[in-house]
Amino acid sequence: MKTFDQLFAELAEKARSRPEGSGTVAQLDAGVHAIGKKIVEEAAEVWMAAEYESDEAAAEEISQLLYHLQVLMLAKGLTPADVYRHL
Ligand SMILES: N=c1c2ncn([C@@H]3O[C@H](COP(=O)(O)OP(=O)(O)OP(=O)(O)O)[C@@H](O)[C@H]3O)c2ncn1[C@@H]1O[C@H](COP(=O)(O)O)[C@@H](O)[C@H]1O
Repeated sequence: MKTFDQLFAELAEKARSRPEGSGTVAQLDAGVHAIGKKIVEEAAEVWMAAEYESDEAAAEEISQLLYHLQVLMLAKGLTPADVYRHL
């Protein structure tokens, strides 16, 4: 289990070191357009899980959406602090 900030630190390190086999590196190489499409797809899965599936399934889909949002943040050079100041 990890927090939002812990996952972001892990992904930032992946982006820096570019380990072989990292899905995050592949997503970053695919670019903002592809990451954006993935976010829309994951958001729809969150909606469907919340409406028609279990709380556990909804939580899992939400975690995947958060992951893809973080990948987009990295692709854009945004940090959690950039986001938190709008909350
Ligand atoms: N938390 C996640 C995470 N959540 C979602 N995903 C990705 O998002 C996809 C969502 O899957 P779907 O259920 O939508 O299935 P899918 O549409 O068939 O997925 P793809 O075809 O896009 O692979 C997963 O296949 C993963 O590729 C994640 N990928 C990685 N992480 C974590 O990120 C860290 C770094 O991962 P790597 O960069 O792969 O080393 C690790 O701690 C991972 O646990």
